[in-house]
Amino acid sequence: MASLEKDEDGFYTPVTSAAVASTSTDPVPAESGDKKPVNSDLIDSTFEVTVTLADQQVDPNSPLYSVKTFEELGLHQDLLKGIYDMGFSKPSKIQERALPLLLANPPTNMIGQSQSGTGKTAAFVLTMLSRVDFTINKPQALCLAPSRELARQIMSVVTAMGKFTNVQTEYAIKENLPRNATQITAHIIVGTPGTMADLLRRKVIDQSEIKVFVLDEADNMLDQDGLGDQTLRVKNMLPRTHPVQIILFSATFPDHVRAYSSKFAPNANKIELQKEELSVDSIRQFYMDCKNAEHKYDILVSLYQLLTIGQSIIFCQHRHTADKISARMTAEGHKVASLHGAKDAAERDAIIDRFREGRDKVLITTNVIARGIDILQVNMVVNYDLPLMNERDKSAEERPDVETYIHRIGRTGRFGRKGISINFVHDKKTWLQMEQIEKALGRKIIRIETNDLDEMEDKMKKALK
Ligand SMILES: Nc1ncnc2c1ncn2[C@@H]1O[C@H](COP(=O)(O)OP(=O)(O)OP(=O)(O)O)[C@@H](O)[C@H]1O
Repeated sequence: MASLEKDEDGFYTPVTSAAVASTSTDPVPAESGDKKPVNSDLIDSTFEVTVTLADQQVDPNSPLYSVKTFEELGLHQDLLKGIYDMGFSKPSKIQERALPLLLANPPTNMIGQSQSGTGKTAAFVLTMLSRVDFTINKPQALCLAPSRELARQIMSVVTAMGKFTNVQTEYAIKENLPRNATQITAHIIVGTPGTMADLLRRKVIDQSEIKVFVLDEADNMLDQDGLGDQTLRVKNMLPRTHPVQIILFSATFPDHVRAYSSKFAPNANKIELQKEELSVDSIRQFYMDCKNAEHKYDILVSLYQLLTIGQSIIFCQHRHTADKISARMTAEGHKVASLHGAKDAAERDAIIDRFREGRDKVLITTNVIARGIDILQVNMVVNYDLPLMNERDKSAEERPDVETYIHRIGRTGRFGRKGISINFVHDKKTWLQMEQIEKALGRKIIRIETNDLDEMEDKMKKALK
């Protein structure tokens, strides 16, 4: 049976956003606020990872395209400073379309969909920052995310974008506040639903002035098989004395949550993607036909050099697989890290921070970080195990979980960068599951021979060019 990946809140789930100069052929971007080029290995390598944001932002077919400037979107001067300080120069399509709707008065709910890595975070963070009255020392915006790692990342965007404001922030994630904390006065609180609900219930968070409620990865947050109950608890504790703007964002809104989303955020403005637009073009998808489950391990090890050219994330279905392969690879002299929901909070924070800083290049993990995590140097994602529905829904047969697949591969190819995903298949069943994913996304997944390292390297080089 599939083991379920639980977040720190005990639910099934699966710093910083980047500064990107919109110049052409920008070699390996830096992480937020830090404008020096990082990851010299990448620059030195024969793989030329180049970014041509300027070109993509003038291509009307790109999700990064915009006709407008940030100035035209009606943002406060202090926020414009924050945006430019992060290295953004032009909005992406979702930012251009969503921000005027999000900032209009009276506030209107929003259900916004846009591909992975296209800048949804900035859209909702700027809305929260725009709506806060900094003279009132009370919580005014709540944001929920499915994992502590994502909550921490969102917070880093709030602080970077709000750098020139007086915004006060606080986390609602496990093991962050002292147990006897009595009152949070911060303007913006970012957290996971179980902890947020608990703090509201205990009145550590005073809800009276809350006017914005954001769900990032909203389809996941509303899914009844996952975090739906806790998210609803939070919503039910919001003030009834005045309207609260509800903002739902995700790259995916599968049919089974779409209707519920509209109920959760009534009368919302909607920005939706067509099914064939779900995944971004810049992620080249491959598969490798392994002989059996054990062979997958051998192939992963043979890929090690390629995995460390930039950074890579290896997704497994079970925590114990992640632990097992990372222990084995470590014992064989490879440097890898592993992260999953069974590790304690401090350890999780340390692992993701090391990976973000590029000190670890290969991260073996579970669905816990399948969504939202934004690390620009990640140019390869490996689905050691394909994501399956029964991780979420025990009654489901072993159907592939297409949404989780989209989010997993979306950890690469951020904001127009090139990326590669490789699926390991090892028998008829896994092959058929992959075929279903291929059909659902309408994109070819290309075979790479497992016994021809040169061909593999060659194909990958081309894909990253
Ligand atoms: N207008 C912009 N100009 C340049 N870079 C941007 C811009 N907007 C966002 N970015 C950068 O693009 C990257 C992806 O943004 P973000 O993490 O918000 O994507 P997302 O749409 O939320 O993705 P996901 O669906 O995976 O959560 C981040 O590194 C962010 O800093």
